[in-house]
Formats: sequence, structure tokens, C-alpha cells
Amino acid sequence: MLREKLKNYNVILASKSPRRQQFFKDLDIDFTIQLKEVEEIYPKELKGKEITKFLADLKSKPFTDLSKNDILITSDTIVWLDNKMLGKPKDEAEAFEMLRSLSGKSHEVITSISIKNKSFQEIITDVTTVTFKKLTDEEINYYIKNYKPFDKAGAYGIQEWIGFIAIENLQGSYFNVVGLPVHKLYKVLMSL
Ligand SMILES: Cc1cn([C@H]2C[C@H](O)[C@@H](COP(=O)(O)OP(=O)(O)OP(=O)(O)O)O2)c(=O)[nH]c1=O
Repeated sequence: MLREKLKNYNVILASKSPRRQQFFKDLDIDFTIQLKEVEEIYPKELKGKEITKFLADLKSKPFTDLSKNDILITSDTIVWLDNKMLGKPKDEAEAFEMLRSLSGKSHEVITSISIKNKSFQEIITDVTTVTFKKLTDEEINYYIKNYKPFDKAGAYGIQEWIGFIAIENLQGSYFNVVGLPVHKLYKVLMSL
């Protein structure tokens, strides 16, 4: 479907996330990967969806020479807990703190996707509410040691062991939690 729909475009995915790259393959999109370094810094007064929208847009900014048929896709995922943002943990201690703070509570996983071309830009956002059971310190340490979740917002991957044993409830898109609300991306791309 999308391959045919987008045959006159060059779809560029600016993401180093192997999960996002796999989603694009599984959507049967013909695409290339182009990476440009961006420092993920945002104004501290921003909250929740405003942060992911800002960062998805920021990741698109270095691409200043898009041509008419290019479609650039960038995105950002955060964990939003008790009015605070959890990004990627920098070390084991921070991962431990993040998982402790998620334990026994619900949080939101928010992803924004920027779809941009020479003459337009659309930023879409999706929110999933995830509820964790109470985690023991032993479970947290076991997960961090074996899965090293330093590339994941909130220090967990729903698609890994911790997702199997700890997630009691989920409201919204599972794939949004993994890093891409594919159903919304599909809708926008089909409408181009
Ligand atoms: C909460 C959660 C996040 N994640 C991932 C999705 C994102 O890839 C990552 C959050 O980091 P992001 O900054 O959104 O993305 P990234 O740095 O991995 O890739 P890029 O900016 O190059 O596109 O966390 C999971 O894989 N599983 C989960 O359960």
C-alpha cells in the first residue's frame, strides 16, 4: 500500500533507533536512513506533549536542503510521570531510580512524529497510559544487568522481559510505547 502510494517521493527516516527502522520495513515503505547529530535540549517550561513535539521538530531542523519530493520523518518518545519527563538513563543508578519511580504506578508514554517536506510539515502525537506492578529491587537489578536499557526512555522496553512481568495495564497503542504510533503515521502518509 505505502510503497505504491509513496512511489514518487524519497522517504528519509532520520532515526538511529533500530525499532523505528524495523517499523518502516514492516510498513513496506521504501526509505533511506540519514542521520544528523542533534543535541536533545528543550526549554524547561515545556510539558508532556509539548516536549515531544519540540524534539521531533528539532530533529528535523538540520535538514535544510530538502528537495520537492523528499519526505523527512523524525520522532521522539518520552515517559511522562507525575508531571516529570523521563528520558534515557545515563547509567545504572539513574536506570534504577527511574524504574523505582515507575513501580506500582501509571505513566504516559508520549511520541511525536514530524512529517516534513519542502513546503509542509505535520507533527502528530500519540499517548499511551502504562501501569506497572510494584517492582522488587531484585527485579529492577536483574532487568538492568541483563537488558541494559540505556537507549530507552524511562529505562524500560515494553517489548522485553520487564514488559512481560510488570505491565498490568495499557491504554492506547502498544507500538507507540515501542517508539512509533504506526497507525497514525500510516494515516498521514496515505493522505499525502
Ligand atoms: C518506553 C519505551 C521506549 N522505547 C524506546 C523508543 C525510542 O527509541 C527510545 C526513546 O528515545 P528517542 O529519543 O525517542 O529516540 P532514539 O534516540 O532511540 O532514536 P532517534 O532520535 O534517532 O529517532 O526509547 C522502547 O523501545 N520501548 C519502550 O517500552
